[in-house]
Amino acid sequence: MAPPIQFITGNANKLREVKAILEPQIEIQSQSLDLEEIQGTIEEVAESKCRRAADLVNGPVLVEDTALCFNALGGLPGPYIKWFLDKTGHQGLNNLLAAYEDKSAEAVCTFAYSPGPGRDPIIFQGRTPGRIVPARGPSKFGWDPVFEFEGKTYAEMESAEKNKISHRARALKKLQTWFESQQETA
Ligand SMILES: O=c1[nH]cnc2c1ncn2[C@@H]1O[C@H](COP(=O)(O)OP(=O)(O)O)[C@@H](O)[C@H]1O
Ligand SMILES: [Mg+2]
Repeated sequence: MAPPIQFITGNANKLREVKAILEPQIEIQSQSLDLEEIQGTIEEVAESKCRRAADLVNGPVLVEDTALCFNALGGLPGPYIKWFLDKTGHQGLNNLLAAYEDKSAEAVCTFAYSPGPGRDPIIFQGRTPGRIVPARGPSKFGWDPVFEFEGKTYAEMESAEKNKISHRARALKKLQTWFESQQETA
């Protein structure tokens, strides 16, 4: 049996999805630490959070950062989606694209795992292509109501359905494969 992983997050929705996808094969424990986010590429943001978390916890850690990239805007808001969503809301995200015909977007989930302080983080990334649409479905998690994949918004999907095709599920599949290969060579 693999040892439990410390997933550092203050976001209950993320934790629920990560547990639903990984458990029982990989046991997830969680700690909430407020980790500063630098400016930079998606990977740089996740890596820097991971290094900081490994120092604070003084052990192996997993962190995650989510980006929502609008193709018409060259990938923005990207890792800054949290602040755009907070300040402008679902309608504001739609308004950002009002001047463009292209409403396509990509949800990007980046996990970074470090075995401990001073050790280089390993990155696992998952991407799901979709479209930004006026909000449909219950507002339970972030921008779920405005991100449409194959005709349904994330918010309109059952959680099991979202967890099959989501950016997070795709990243976790890679993480799972890597952890399994580590167990075999251990
Ligand atoms: O799967 C998702 N669906 C909808 N919104 C999400 C999803 N994952 C993350 N978000 C939202 O996107 C933003 C991502 O920012 P970040 O990953 O830094 O979040 P956190 O600080 O809450 O962990 C947050 O507003 C978060 O609530
Ligand atoms: Mg972030």
